[in-house]
Amino acid sequence: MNDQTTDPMDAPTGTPDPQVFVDYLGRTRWFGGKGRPFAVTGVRRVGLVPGSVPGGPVVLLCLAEVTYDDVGDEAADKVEHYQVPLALYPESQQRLEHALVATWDDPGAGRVHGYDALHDREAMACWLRSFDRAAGEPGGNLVDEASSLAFHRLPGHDLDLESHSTLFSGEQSNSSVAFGEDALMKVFRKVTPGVNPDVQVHEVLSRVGSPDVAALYGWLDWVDPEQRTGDHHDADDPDDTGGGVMQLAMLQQFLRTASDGWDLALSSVRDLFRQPELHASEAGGDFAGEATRLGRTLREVHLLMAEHFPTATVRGADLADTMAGRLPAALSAAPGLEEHRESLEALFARVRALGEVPVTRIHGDLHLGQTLRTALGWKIVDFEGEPAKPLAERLLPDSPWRDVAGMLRSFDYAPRVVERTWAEDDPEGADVRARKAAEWANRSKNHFLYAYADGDIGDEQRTLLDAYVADKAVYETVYETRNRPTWVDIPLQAVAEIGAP
Ligand SMILES: Nc1ncnc2c1ncn2[C@@H]1O[C@H](COP(=O)(O)OP(=O)(O)O)[C@@H](O)[C@H]1O
Ligand SMILES: O=P(O)(O)O[C@H]1O[C@H](CO)[C@@H](O[C@H]2O[C@H](CO)[C@@H](O)[C@H](O)[C@H]2O)[C@H](O)[C@H]1O
Repeated sequence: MNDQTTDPMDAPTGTPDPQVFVDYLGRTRWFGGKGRPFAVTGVRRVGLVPGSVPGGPVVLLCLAEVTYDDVGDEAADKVEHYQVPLALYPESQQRLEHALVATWDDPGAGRVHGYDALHDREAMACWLRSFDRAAGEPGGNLVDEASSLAFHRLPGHDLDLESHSTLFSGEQSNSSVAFGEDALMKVFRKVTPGVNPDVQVHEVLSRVGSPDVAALYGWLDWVDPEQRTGDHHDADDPDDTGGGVMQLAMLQQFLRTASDGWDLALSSVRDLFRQPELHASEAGGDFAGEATRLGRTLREVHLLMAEHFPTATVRGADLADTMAGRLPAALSAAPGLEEHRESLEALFARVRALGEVPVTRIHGDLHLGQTLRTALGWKIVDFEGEPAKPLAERLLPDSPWRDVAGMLRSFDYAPRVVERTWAEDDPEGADVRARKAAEWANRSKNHFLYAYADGDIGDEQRTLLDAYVADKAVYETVYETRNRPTWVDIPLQAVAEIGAP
């Protein structure tokens, strides 16, 4: 074993055997196809990341093509592409053994050892150097002709090139790496051609100086030579989804003082459960102030998105059809919904009468886990939308009430999730805690909503909001059935309460 690369490597020209990715994908947190029968049917070579230094790794970007066996030949979700950047060394690297993807004999470089580059500081330093160099190029764009990789930078921040990278370890669908306390790079794992909504929204909000998101520092594009249309991608045009452009990563401000909104909510509920004799407004666990600030933050974000993205209207009837149209698939995935079918259909039918409903770009998958409380206020993260939806659908305008509904559902989840573990130690106090849980949830929801709406909301908006809450609870019932079956009662109870006074 040798952790030193003594000789510089010749440029590799090959890719590892697709078969090695089957095992590797199955071991990662971010692979979305776990539990489904799949094959890796190809490995696309994107190219080498510029910025390698003598003695360091060569960084090769690969796309693993995953084909699922559980859908018909025509199904749009039969094939997915996952980005796997590899740090290549001529010798084995003991410190990276846990991240070994493959060793192979490369036609250009001889024997190579390929590690998942996100785990390797030396490899991450290559990306950071490339982002840094982009700032000095015209328009902040560094285009590497050999690989068709394009690093883009927004002006206003000098990167700390001395910082070391640390890979985040949470349950993520992508991989995030912090560079010291300076910057955070998110490497998108499941990639599709077109603009990534997270990059797009962060770019627009950062350019107008929004205090409600982490500032975007840059992003990485790849112009797929096989798909290139000759059109020029205009990064300033939110409608331009880019001919053949695939967005691979984004670099943004690291929020040094951030605490996760979901974790804060859980602690707040625990404080209240510890002092059940107090009202939620008196207990250390009062979340109303935070909920108010969060409501104002979301309002600000929505106003900016409505100002800087296209707006339109959709007919209430079309919206009702969409919501009702999702029901049959949900009912078959989660049969527990069946007894609530009528009340759901009755609620969606009320949306039909609403006339024209304003729509614009929204977050699309908002819950407390997508919020961070910093010393300077709340920030909203991860504008990718629901990962299970096709990209084109995630870019479509929708009603801001969908995001509000997502947050209301989260305020409902938090006390119920705490109760699940609390009850194991103290089954006796369940009734009191149920009352406290409802108090906490209602108080948080009311304060959030009042701040968001800047006052009370009208009857039509209430109907729309109720429908979005129900639509989300139906989605969650399916999500929990598939992912956390023991939690399914949480959203099912919300569905059962539809139409209750
Ligand atoms: N700018 C930031 N600074 C610090 N932490 C962040 C920042 N943005 C996101 N995070 C945290 O990083 C993790 C992953 O972020 P997220 O955008 O939700 O990734 P994913 O798309 O993989 O779900 C979350 O725990 C989130 O709270
Ligand atoms: O963050 P993701 O985009 O992966 O969202 C999915 O997973 C969420 C769970 O982490 C899920 O959120 C649901 O559970 C949360 C508590 O864990 C709760 O706060 C949310 O209100 C509830 O919807 C989300 O629905 C799903 O799309």
